[in-house]
Parts: sequence; C-alpha cells; structure tokens
Amino acid sequence: MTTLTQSTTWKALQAHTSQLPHMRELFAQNPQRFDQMSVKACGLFLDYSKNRINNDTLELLFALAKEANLTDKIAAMFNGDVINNTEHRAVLHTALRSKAEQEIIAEGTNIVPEVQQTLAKMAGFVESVQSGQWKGYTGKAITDVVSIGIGGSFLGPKIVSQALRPYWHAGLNCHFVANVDATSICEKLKGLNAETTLFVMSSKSFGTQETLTNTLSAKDWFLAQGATQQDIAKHFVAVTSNVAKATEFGMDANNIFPMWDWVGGRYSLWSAIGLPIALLVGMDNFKALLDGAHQMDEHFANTPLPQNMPVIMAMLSVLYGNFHGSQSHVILTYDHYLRGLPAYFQQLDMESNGKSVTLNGTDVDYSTGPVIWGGEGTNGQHAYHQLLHQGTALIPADFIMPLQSHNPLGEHHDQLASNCFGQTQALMQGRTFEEALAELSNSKLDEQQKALIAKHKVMSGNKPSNTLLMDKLTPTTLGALIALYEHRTFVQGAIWQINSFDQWGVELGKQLGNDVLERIGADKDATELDSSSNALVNLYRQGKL
Ligand SMILES: O=P(O)(O)OC[C@H]1O[C@H](O)[C@H](O)[C@@H](O)[C@@H]1O
Repeated sequence: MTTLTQSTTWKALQAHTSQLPHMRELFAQNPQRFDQMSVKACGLFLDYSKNRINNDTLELLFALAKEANLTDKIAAMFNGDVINNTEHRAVLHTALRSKAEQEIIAEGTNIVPEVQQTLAKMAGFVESVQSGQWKGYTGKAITDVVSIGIGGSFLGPKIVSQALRPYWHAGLNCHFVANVDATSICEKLKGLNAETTLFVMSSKSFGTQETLTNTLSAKDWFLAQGATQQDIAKHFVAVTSNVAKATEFGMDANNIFPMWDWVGGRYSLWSAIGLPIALLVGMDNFKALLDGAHQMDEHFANTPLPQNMPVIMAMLSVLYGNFHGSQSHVILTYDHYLRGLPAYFQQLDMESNGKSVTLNGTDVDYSTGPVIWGGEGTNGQHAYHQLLHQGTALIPADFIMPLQSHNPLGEHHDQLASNCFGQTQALMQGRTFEEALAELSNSKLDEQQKALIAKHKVMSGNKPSNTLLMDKLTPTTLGALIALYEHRTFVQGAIWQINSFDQWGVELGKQLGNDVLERIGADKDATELDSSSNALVNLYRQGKL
C-alpha cells in the first residue's frame, strides 16, 4: 500500500463520493452552483458546475493536493529543479514563453538569453521566407514547407498550424510528414515543386528512425528533381538539440535551430520546433501564442489552488479516475479549427502520465493517466456520444468552444453552440423512466410496448463535463488553452507521485523494432524470436501469403 491510498483524505474521498446525490439534485439544492463553480483566467472561462461535486468534495480534493505538496512541486518545476529524475533533467518548457527580462537558471546558467536568441533567429528566417527574400536554387521564393518530424516534433506544430488557419500568410502552405510509411511522404511530395519547397526537419535527438529516413528520402527526391548537393542549404533546415549530429548529417550549420534537453518532446512546440507554425502565421502571432501560454503559467504559478484553473481540472480528473473508476476522458472540441486538439492532448497526457511506478520506484496501487480521446463536435454526437450517454463506462468530458466564429455564417454558430450546451445538459440531467414514458404518451403503442421503449430511452445522467469557452480562437487563447492542459497533466502526475516527463515505455518497441529490421534484412529466415514474431518476419520476407 502506498501512503497516498492510506491517507485519511483519500479514505474520506472514497466515503464521500459514494454518498453524493445526483447532479440534478445538486443543481436544485444550490441556485448559485454555476457562479460558485466557474472560473475565468487568461481569456478562458471554465464552467465545472456539471461535475459530481459539492463544496465538501472540492475541499477534500484541494486537501489531497496540499498533502501532495503541490505548491512546492509547481515552484520546483518553474525554478528549473531536476524534476525529471530518471533522465536527470529540468523541465522548463515554461522558460520558452518567459519574458525576456526574466532570469531562469538551468544547471547554473540563465537560459533566457539563449531562448531569446533563438526566437530572434527564427524571426529573421520567417521574415526572409515570408517576404520572398529567401530564394530556392533557381531564384524562386518558397511556396511550400514540408515539416518532417514525429511525436512531439510533429503533433504540436501540425495541430497548432491547423488551429491557426485564419492567420496563415498568403502564398505559403505547409505539409506534415511523420509516419515512416513511404505513402506519407510520397503523397505529400506529389505536386510539389523542388524549386519552391523548403524542408524543416525537426528532431530533438536527431536520432529518430522515422524522421531520419523521411529526411533522406526527401533529400533524394530533391536531388532527383535536378538540384545539386550545394543547393541543399537553400532547401533544408533542422531543429534539434543535437547540433553536432545534424551537422554530421549534412545540415548547414547556419540552418540549424537549437533546442534543449530541458524541453520535453511533447512540450516543445514553444521552442524552435514551432518553426513551421511561425512560418505560416508569422512571428508576431507565434509570440502571441507564447504570450497566451505565459499568461497561463503566471496564473498557474500564482493562484491559490481553489481558483487555479489547471489545478481544478486536474483534481476533477483525479476524482473520476481514482474514486469513480473512470478509465477514459474525452475532449470534444466544438470548433473545426480545433479538430486536432484531442490527438494533441492525447499525446501530452498519455505519454506523460501513462506510468505505473512512483518517482522512487514503488508500484502504484491506484489508477494513473486515463485514455484520452475525442473529436470535433457536432460530428461525434452522431457516433460515439451514444456511449457517453448510455454506455456502462463513466467518461468525463471536456467541451471546448469559442463564443465567436472565424466564419460567421447564417445560423451555423448558434446551432453549434446549442448542440454543445445541449449535450452537457443531457449528460448531466439524463432522462428518467417517467419522463421517457411521458414523451410516449401520444404514441399508438400499447402500454407494454411503451414501457419497453421507455426503458431503452432512460439515460441515467449524472455524467460529468467541463465547458471551456473563449471569446475567439486566437494565437493568445490557443496558447493559454494548451498550457492549461500541460499544467493539468503536471498536477495529476504530482498527485500520483509519478514522473510525467520521461517515456521509457516507448523505448522497448523502438529497440525491438531495430532488431526485427536486421532480421528482415538478413539472408536467412528468422529463427531466434518467439514463434509468432519469427513467422511474421518470415512471411514478410516472402512478401506474399
Ligand atoms: O524529436 P525526436 O527526438 O525525433 O523525438 C520524437 C518523439 O519520439 C519519441 O519516441 C518520444 O516518444 C516522443 O516524445 C518524441 O517527441
């Protein structure tokens, strides 16, 4: 047993949660519920009143946070303490969006000047590409950027670029390649002109198989179009913390944008890994994105726990995962531009909190990170929302919606908003048997059939959701929104006493993948693996069934 599950507060929460009435009743009991259970910060508004909570629940949750020394842990992260204990690294993505005059020390050095220098280098490059001063090998301006990276070096730039589509510079397009499946790069390169294409290779380690292979194929394609080795410097740039390896690979030293060990891959879009974003939306908008995130950092670092938006959201997730047996959490974005956000938060949260041992190596005896998934509203309402409403699993939901659309058109946005709010309402209140029966009062069915159908129409309700609103989706509000989820993830990790910043689980697959690759390339059938893996490798070597 860990000290966490043995704590009085943990036990009190177990006892308390089983006694709480249905949310319908909680709303009926307290007309102030919405006012008391909503909070505004950094251009975001969070309504968390549709949760299985009352004031006592919140008190217990914040007590748990206090007992986990959350405030000290937050300070330790911002101070650059080596909180990633298995990789001996500080965790300072917050420094990437700090103010130029701040001083943030990592391993004895103030890192803010390096951050600022890199931003300045990005600004110069972005300006020269956007203005057309940067010329390709035949003297033409760049029209297309191909961003090559995977994991944190892919999803952040891709999803943020997608979200900020209304801010794109006219005349520049961007294509993202991650998968080692050649189809990805081949499809992207079709129709592109080598003379006007710029490749941005992003790899923190500069050692990731997919990214290296895709970059080599991009280089081959580029040379096959008539360009020469000397032309590469005009068309290939790299972002990496391994400058030596990038130079060795053939990248021009002037075209390498640095990042650092103290930035985790899934927290790196704020660094030069965000270069494709900056190329598309310009440096002012990129800085506005950083500023939104910085505002959320300030809120997170300085706001008492009960009013602290990331802390509230994290503790609600702890409530469902640890006290209601919830294994999954859904992100529902009611905004087409934010359709990629669930995938981004999935990587952020699942790679961070998919852990089973505490920082000191003890096995956990409680659930840690849930499965994160989701999609855009209203599409999901015609598909998986069925399970949210009537399935057997309890899946807390976050509904995210801007109040104003970038594309105001007729009644579209009113309909979108009414669906969003209607869903949260339906999840919360459900439908009783009596209500379902009453709805059938005018039908021609006999009493027995009515009772059967009514039974199928019953929705238990009491399904939790948060609603997150913003005026409009802008670089600033998007920055705040992403930082909100980063900190939410951090807080959960802090409660669970796990390391949210390493990812050893993905390493074994990579290692074994390399081993299998050797066997695929060998001149005899594989015999040394388990029977399934041997047979699969051998089938692959045959190339047909
Ligand atoms: O940026 P790179 O070093 O190429 O790493 C790319 C990605 O690969 C790894 O497998 C990690 O799981 C990710 O966190 C990382 O973002």
